[in-house]
Amino acid sequence: MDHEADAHRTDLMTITRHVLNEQTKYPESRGDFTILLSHIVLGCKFVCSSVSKAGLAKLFGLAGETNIQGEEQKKLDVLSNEVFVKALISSGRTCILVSEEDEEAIFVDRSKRGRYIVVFDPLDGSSNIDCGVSIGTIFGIYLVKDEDNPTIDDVLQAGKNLLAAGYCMYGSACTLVLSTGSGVNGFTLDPSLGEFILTHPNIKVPKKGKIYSVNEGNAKNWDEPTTKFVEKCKFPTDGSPPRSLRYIGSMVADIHRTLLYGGIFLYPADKKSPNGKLRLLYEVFPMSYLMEQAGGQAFTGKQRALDLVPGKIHERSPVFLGSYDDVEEIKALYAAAN
Ligand SMILES: O=P(O)(O)OC[C@H]1O[C@](O)(COP(=O)(O)O)[C@@H](O)[C@@H]1O
Ligand SMILES: [Mg+2]
Ligand SMILES: [Mg+2]
Repeated sequence: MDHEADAHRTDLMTITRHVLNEQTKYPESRGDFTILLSHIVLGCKFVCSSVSKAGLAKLFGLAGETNIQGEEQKKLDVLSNEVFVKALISSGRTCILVSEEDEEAIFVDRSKRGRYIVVFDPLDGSSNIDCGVSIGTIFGIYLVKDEDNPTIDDVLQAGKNLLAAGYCMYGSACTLVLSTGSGVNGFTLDPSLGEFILTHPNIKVPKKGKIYSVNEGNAKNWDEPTTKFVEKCKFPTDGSPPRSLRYIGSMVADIHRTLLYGGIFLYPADKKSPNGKLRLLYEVFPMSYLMEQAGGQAFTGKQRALDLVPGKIHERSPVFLGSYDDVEEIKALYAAAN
C-alpha cells in the first residue's frame, strides 16, 4: 500500500462521529448533548424529506394542501414545528422549548426533562416554499440553571451564553451547519445513506466580501447609516468595483451564502419597524453565534448582537452580520452618526 497517498486521503466523518469527538473534550460529559443533537438531526431529515415532496402535495395530499380524497393537510411550517417539538421532547434531554410557531414557551414534563433549552425557527423562509427556493431550520441551545425548577428567565439569556447553534438548509442539497463553540462545520446529507457527512470542515467567512444582501424594497424607510452603506456598495468612492446584491429572502440561505462566499447580510431597523424584523432568540442569536465562530461579526446598529439580553421570547432586533471588515464599515457609519 502507498502509505503517503493514504495519509493524504480525507477522513470520512459523519455528524454523529463529529459530535462524539467533540464530547471527548469534556470528560465529565454524560452523552446528553450527543443524544440531543441526534434528535435535532432526526427532525432535519424528516423536514428535508417533507420539503422535497412539497411540490407533489396537491397530488398526494402532503403538507398545506387538500389531497385527492379532499382531506385537509397541515401546512409545512406547522408540520415542521410538530416534528421538531416531538423530536426534541422525545430526546429526554430538553426542559424548555421556544419555537417561532408557538406563542408560549413549552415546559417539558418532568418525566421527560433534561438540561437543555432549545430555541428554534422550524421553517425559516416559509414564503419561499411554494416556488421551491431554499428554506431551512435554525436552532440554538442553552443550558438551564436548575433542571428541577426551569423558569422563563432561563430562556431570556444573552446570545453569548449559547452552547451551540446551527441551521439546516433544505436547498439543492440538504446541508447542516453547526457550531458547538469551537469553529463551524458543515455537513451534507447523503440521501441514499441517510447520513450527514462532513463536507465543509472549519468554515471561515472571508475577511472582506464582494456581496451585500438586503431587502431594498424597504429603502425609503432606512436610517442614514444603512442608506449610506448601501450607497457605498453600489457607488464606491475608493476605486473598488461595485458590490453585487444577492437577496433570497430566506435568512438561512442568505447567511449560508455569506458564510461561504463572504459579504454582509443586513436586516436593519426602519421607520416602520424600529426593531427590524428578525427574531432575536431563534434567528439573530444562532446566526450571529455561527458568524462569530467563523471569524465574522454581528452588530445590531448599537452593539454586538450576542451581548443583547431579550426581554421577551419573540423579541426582534435589527442585525448586520457577515465578513469582519464589512461589519466594521457599518459600525463606523453608526459611530459617526451618533
Ligand atoms: O421578506 P422580507 O421582509 O425581506 O424578510 C425576509 C426575512 O424574513 C424571514 O423569512 C422570516 O422567517 P420565517 O419564514 O421563519 O417567518 C427570513 O428568513 C428572511 O430573512
Ligand atoms: Mg425565520
Ligand atoms: Mg419560520
